Amino acid sequence: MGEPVLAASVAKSTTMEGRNLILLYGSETGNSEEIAMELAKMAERLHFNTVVGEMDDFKLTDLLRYSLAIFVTSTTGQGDMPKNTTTLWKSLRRTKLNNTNCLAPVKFSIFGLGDSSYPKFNWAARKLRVRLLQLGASEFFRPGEADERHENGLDSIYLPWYQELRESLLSQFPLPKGIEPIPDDAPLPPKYNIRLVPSTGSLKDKITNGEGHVSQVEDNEQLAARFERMSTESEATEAPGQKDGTDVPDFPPAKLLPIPGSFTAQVVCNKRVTPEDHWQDVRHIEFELRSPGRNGAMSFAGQTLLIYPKNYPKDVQKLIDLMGWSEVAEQRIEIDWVKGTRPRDYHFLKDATIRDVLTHNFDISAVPKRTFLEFMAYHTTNPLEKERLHELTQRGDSDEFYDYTSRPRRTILEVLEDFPGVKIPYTRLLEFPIIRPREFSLCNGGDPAVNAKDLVISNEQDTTTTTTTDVYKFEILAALVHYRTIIRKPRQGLCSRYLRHLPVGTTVQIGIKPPSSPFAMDDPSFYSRPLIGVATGTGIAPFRALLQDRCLVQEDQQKLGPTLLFFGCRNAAADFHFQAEWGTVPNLTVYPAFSRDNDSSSTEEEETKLALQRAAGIYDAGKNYVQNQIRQHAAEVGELLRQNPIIVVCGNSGRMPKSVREALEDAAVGSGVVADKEEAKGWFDRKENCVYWQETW
Ligand SMILES: Cc1cc2nc3c(=O)[nH]c(=O)nc-3n(C[C@H](O)[C@H](O)[C@H](O)COP(=O)(O)O)c2cc1C
Repeated sequence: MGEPVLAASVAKSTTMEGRNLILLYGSETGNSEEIAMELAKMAERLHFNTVVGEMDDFKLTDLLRYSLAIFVTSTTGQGDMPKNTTTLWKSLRRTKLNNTNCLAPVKFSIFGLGDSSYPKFNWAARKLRVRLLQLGASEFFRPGEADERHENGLDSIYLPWYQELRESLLSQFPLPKGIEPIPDDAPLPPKYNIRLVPSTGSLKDKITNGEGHVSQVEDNEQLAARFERMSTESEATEAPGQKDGTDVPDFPPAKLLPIPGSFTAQVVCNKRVTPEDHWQDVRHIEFELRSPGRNGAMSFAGQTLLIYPKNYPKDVQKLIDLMGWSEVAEQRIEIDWVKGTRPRDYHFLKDATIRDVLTHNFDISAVPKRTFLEFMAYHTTNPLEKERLHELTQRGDSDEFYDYTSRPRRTILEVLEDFPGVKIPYTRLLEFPIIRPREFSLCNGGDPAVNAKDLVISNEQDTTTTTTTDVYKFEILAALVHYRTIIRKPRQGLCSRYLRHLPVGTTVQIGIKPPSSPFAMDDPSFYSRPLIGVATGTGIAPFRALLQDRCLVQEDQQKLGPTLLFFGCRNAAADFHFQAEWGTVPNLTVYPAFSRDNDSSSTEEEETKLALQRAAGIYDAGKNYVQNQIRQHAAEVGELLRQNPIIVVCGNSGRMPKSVREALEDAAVGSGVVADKEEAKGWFDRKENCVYWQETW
């Protein structure tokens, strides 16, 4: 049961002397990693002996051992390199390497992932490329720069780049006569081996969540009708208030994953802060961490909290039924990894069963990537399904793929239900994406340690003693994602659902990521210099943390630098987060922008004018957005701009960061800080003028 009986025969690449390629990625949330993995598979099909790993898995000298190197890196922070590139990047930058041409034998190409709403678009890839060239390496293929802002996201640039790269590899490094590329419809062998090990009686833990879905193989007519429906389904829209009763209340088991560097904490508050009838469920969630010492657990503005969501037992059961894994589900497994292929963020529970890894490790409610659909095609014997999956994964025509997957936000589990003939063997479990931690900006700052007296009964002397334990509090403000599509059920993000039901008192494993903020908190001017905050929605979180940092450390709070906050939300009554706190912060002026609390006093003539402006592309004409507030208060903004302020822009990415930047430039011109718009453009990037910190998602 569960053996790879339906798998197409596996194709092995031919080992060829000197035909080898190293793929190095720098990734924060997994996008670059996925692209690197896909490129590695493509190279394997062209019979390259391929190695893929995080940049920090390799040393500089490793680069010299491969005929080709491909770098894939995202940009994080304010134009920074991802964390898992730090060591290699540091060694590449050593000044003693200057003018040595030490990388002359290296032939490379680089693909960057970024978001053009950030001022330093794709800077990590650009910096890396310049340095590699400086050290003598040469490019065998043109660089690519993907932008999340494009209509089809990263794929808009990535897919054509991928195709061209493949063609270029084949023409620059032709295959010997008689050897053909491995066709796309033949699966490659896995880089790991999954073995069942005898069970240690964990059957009593078996989760027998009754209503398991039993898959039924449909006849071809039903299948054809199902495929027809797929193409008529529309995009996901964010749904109004969550009242549909579709939630599964069977909360995932609280087993704690052995995540290096993480902390065990308790949920002490999980409170909805928006009214029940508001379109969005925003949660203020607090975690408490008890530790007899700091252990690095400090909260600072700009730090992010990592939450590891889990799958619900009912969904796990559904997958087990669909795949036909019920006889092996409670069996323990062991994985033998081929060196260097263990995926990031894969934290394996000791004695884990298949059900355990499905619950804690694999994201079965992720929207599937193209490679997953391609992989599914290998594991169905139904020719109609195979054909449909091939149609969906054509790289030339991505619209069908997006219409079926990302636009309606269809999950892997739903896709597998749509193709009941697909039976993935448990030995290929690792083709499912790994559950990545979700990042939330901390909304509290300062030193979160509260000394707590714990009562400890000492057994030896049978006396009662009291010890002191530090208690650290970490708070987040989480907007839960909830979509409604015309596909049968409303859906929500894996983490959103997990957080929605996360009971107070639950013990969880959390991670804490160092701040990405560009200012040093041990610099005394941090507290006294002016601060301009621009935040929308839950983007207020890092700003509140920053204010708490400043208030807590500055003994004489009257010396706190003047602070302006432009805060954008929908309604004064619904999502003006932390409003009650602002009155207690000295030297703070708040200008809220309520986009939906309409002023209905405008005349018909004014409305027509605004409609025309919007039709001409001025999307925010007449709207009460933060950028409009900045322009209205240009004189006050200008006054702070003259005093070397910290500027913080937080909230949704998209149009907001760019519109805010333009409004700040206009305010600089309007208040006479700079002569004209031209001068304003580069002004905000210079440290001698201000510190500019953007944290958008
Ligand atoms: C906190 C944060 C900071 C970012 N900073 C930048 C930036 O300065 N420049 C840029 O082009 N993209 C920036 N991005 C966008 C990422 O590069 C982009 O989302 C990418 O797809 C992430 O890939 P990864 O999952 O491999 O890290 C930022 C994203 C986040 C979440």
